[in-house]
Amino acid sequence: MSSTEQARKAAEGLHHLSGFGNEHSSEAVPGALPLGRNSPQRAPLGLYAEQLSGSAFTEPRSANRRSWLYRIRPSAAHPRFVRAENGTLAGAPFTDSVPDPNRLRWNPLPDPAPGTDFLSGLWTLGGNGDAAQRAGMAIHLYAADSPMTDRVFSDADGELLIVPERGGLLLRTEFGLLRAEPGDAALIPRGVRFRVEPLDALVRGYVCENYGRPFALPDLGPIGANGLANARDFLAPVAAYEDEDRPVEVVSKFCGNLWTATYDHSPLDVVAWHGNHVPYVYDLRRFNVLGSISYDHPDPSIFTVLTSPSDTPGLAGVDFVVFAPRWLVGEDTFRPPYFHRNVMSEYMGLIEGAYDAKAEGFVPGGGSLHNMMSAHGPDRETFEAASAAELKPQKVDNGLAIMFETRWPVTATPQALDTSRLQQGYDQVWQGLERHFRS
Ligand SMILES: O=C(O)Cc1cc(O)ccc1O
Ligand SMILES: [Fe+2]
Repeated sequence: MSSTEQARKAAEGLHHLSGFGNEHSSEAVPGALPLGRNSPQRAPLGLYAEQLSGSAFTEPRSANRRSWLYRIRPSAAHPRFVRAENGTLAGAPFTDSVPDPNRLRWNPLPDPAPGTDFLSGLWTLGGNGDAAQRAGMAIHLYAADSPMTDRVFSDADGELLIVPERGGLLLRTEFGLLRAEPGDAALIPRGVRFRVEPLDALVRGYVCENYGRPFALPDLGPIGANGLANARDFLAPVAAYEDEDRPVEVVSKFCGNLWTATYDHSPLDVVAWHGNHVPYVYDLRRFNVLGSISYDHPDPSIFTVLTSPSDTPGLAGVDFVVFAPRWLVGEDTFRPPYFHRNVMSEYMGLIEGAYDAKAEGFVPGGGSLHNMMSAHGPDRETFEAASAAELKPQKVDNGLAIMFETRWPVTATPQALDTSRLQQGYDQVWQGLERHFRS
């Protein structure tokens, strides 16, 4: 059986725990989870108890994140970490290039060299903030054709929001198995170890690395108790463990650099766990899209799936936004995204189909960066068509686009500015917008 077939078999019929931010619990072996306490004198079944904290012990209950893991060997049983090559992965602060105010757009990553796994296939486009300050974010792309076999990855710098664009992924985590297909978004919390196995011959997608506060569901305000991404559609894994005594490399990203240590066993050896610092997957097509039913076009904050709050209320370190299929019914309204300049910086990717502001050039697997205050909006063709369109109810259902929107400008990495995939002449899409003014 090929490695993809094996991964597909393992990804069949997975069970989940439903709900966002819940205090979940799961045991792969009955009786593995201690009852009534976290740290009994002797944990059940001879397991080791270990707490994984994603927030300071003292943060308010609403922000507190931790899980208790009951494992065959404690994570502490490892030799010294040594530096590993960062490859095409970079971390904040991004000081090797000058922040660029231009509108930038890229074609997709090329197919990976044979033997590339998820970790070695990560390619950093840019970001902001400072991993050591736990503020800001990075945008990565990945392309891979091979499983991570004898190694796992974990990111001390932040959580990883993985958005497949081509091919499915099996994520084997300390908490159990998750499957993420194009149209899904998966989240690996800070510090959680995981391995990625492709479910297809070639996998590709986007990653938002969030150095700041963990992603949360946005408040709904006057929308009410339901809508946008509904909490119960977020799925956490059930416990599943590997009991394997063989060398497994743990690669850890720490303050922007990769470090490696080889354990003498699989660190995915958690037999039971409970807590709220857990991985999850969400089907973006479950998003309950809300919009105007009278006139005008709401700001795209109405499409926020997850938000990483910053110290200022309403001002996100990063928002994860989805442009999902929806009806447009606005009267006397220019329906595609309006022309705008935004203090927030917008990176957009396309999972499938087309995006309603761009007639061409913005393709699945590609991306655009409209940095702080850069002027953008519909391209000429889209503007002309939408200004003349007959305004009958219209279903926009030919695509799925995403956006990582951040409060700080995004500095593109030297590799992102130097690549031939950076489209020259992107400015042209706004050329020829004719003068229509009559005084
Ligand atoms: O730039 C974009 O395409 C994203 C976007 C969409 C929209 O409908 C309104 C504002 C906005 O930034
Ligand atoms: Fe925009």
